[in-house]
Amino acid sequence: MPPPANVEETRREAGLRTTQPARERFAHAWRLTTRYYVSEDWKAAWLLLILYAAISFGGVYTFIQLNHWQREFFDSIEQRQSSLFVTLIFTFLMISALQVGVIVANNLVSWTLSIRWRNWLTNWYMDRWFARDRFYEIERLRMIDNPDQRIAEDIKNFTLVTQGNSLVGIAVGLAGSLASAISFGYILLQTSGSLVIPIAGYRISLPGGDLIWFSIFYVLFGSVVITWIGRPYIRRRMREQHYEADFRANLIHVRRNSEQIAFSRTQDNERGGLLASFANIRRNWYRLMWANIGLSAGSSIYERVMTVIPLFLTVPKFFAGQISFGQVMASRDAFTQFSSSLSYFVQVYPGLAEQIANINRLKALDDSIDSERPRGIAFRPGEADEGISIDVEKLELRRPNGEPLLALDEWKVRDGERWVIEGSSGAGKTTLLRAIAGLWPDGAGSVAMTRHGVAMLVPQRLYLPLGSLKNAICFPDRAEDHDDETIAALLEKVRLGAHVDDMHQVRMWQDELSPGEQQRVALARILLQRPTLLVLDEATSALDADNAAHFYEAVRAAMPDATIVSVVHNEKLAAYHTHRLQLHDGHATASMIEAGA
Ligand SMILES: Nc1ncnc2c1ncn2[C@@H]1O[C@H](COP(=O)(O)OP(=O)(O)OP(=O)(O)O)[C@@H](O)[C@H]1O
Repeated sequence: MPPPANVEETRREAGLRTTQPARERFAHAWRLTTRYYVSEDWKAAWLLLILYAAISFGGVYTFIQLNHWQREFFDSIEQRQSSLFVTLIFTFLMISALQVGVIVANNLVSWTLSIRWRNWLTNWYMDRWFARDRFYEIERLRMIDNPDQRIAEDIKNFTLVTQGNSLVGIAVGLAGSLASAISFGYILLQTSGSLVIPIAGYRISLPGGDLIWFSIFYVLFGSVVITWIGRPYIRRRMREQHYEADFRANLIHVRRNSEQIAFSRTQDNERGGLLASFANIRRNWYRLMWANIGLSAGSSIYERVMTVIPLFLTVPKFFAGQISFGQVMASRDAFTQFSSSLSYFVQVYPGLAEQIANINRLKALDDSIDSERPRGIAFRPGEADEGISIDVEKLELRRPNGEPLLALDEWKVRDGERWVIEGSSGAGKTTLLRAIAGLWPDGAGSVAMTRHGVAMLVPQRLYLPLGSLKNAICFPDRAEDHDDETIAALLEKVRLGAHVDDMHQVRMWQDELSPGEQQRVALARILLQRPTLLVLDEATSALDADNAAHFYEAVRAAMPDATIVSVVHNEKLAAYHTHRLQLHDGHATASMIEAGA
């Protein structure tokens, strides 16, 4: 996998560096989050979101009920009120049933919201990725790595609405925690006295209950400590995501090139490379493990201590006969709930950090999709003068970094002419064809194309869509647009008659057919579509001399009036053309081929 052109981008997406102003990133995160809620699916979005929030508040309500129940239950036991026992057990079962209902409803709503949101956002990204050939431009300029993974994985993580996960889940959780903190703070007020702090001979009395103040101090202290302990964990998690993505991309690269690797017997090298990539994951894993142990130990100590602090504060009051046993238990529960609600930030801190890394990667994808590179070469389809198929004027082809590649002052391809483009490797032949197809914007000048007929570009390596062989031949039409007899006759004509019976079989034809056979599939496609302008980029490079000649003869016989521009390295094939464009040293020379075959 070639590294992305933009190294800063790699560092940013790994969460290692923030290269963009915080305001811009916040604005992006806000737009990304809210976009779905103002989309055409807004009614369902808001309904599900409101339900989700309501269910979260319902959850808080059940915990408050449980707290009341605890108080009554332990008081009734202390006072040996056996008559209340069955009723209180029944009440407990009712509250538990309510809690189960809340969990079920929460799952139902959050899962539905997640997939609807993901579905909408995936469509939105897909539309933009395919628009204006951005998917091609991103690869051409290697703007970012793994856009596929961003569209699949990062959007999935971003839209997964669960507590402590997506920004929406975190926000709803925050609202629930505030409600919970207020409710349990109120319960605590009922059991605790005011906090008196002796300072320099004065006794400062803080209103609102000692339990509340202890909880606030404890949470503040705990949050600072846990955040500090958690920093290495967050860093490691971000790196983990990046290393995993690299490893996966490297595996795909080996899979795609398996044949060459097997031929050249470089398995050991490849294995070494992959293991080196995996070693990053392994090394990071150990660091992550230690960071996780530190964080888990810190959080566990924090939570355990949280449950005993209220006992130290309330049990003396119980011994002094100021409060009941039920109040001790209820205030202990309330203290824990209150402190946990206040500790919300500590709980969601790792999830929040992962979301930030996620959003950074989506921002890089957005930036690459939205970036508008000034188009140097004007592409004017359908604007060539009558009788002219391709009209190139003052063309200067440049590489993406601005280096000049080829200058072509004037080149007119008239209807019916057959041009061969020749030049050494790297001279810019394919780039010139890309400019003709409107896919190369770097440079200056203009390319106007014919307003009539159908144009077709055949590259050296043909794209065969997934599906049947018939499907591959009919592309870009649908298989059902053409009858089987026509396709069978074409297969015979291009010397692939052996596959007539397989034409409906869905197989990995791209892997199965040899490069030469694939080029014959291209010929079948040409003969089926009969374009008036045919652009061939080394379309016979994998064929033997006899089959290559058959290719050009078949095209000429079927479409004698077609305009053809082809790149070939074989001088014998030049004989099938009427004109020659010779590229040399960054310049082009046009000439006639006298003995046009
Ligand atoms: N996407 C790209 N980014 C950067 N450089 C590129 C890109 N595409 C092509 N080039 C460069 O432009 C030059 C011309 O490439 P091109 O593919 O047009 O050559 P060619 O004449 O078709 O070569 P060949 O006969 O080997 O196929 C090469 O040096 C190549 O590295």
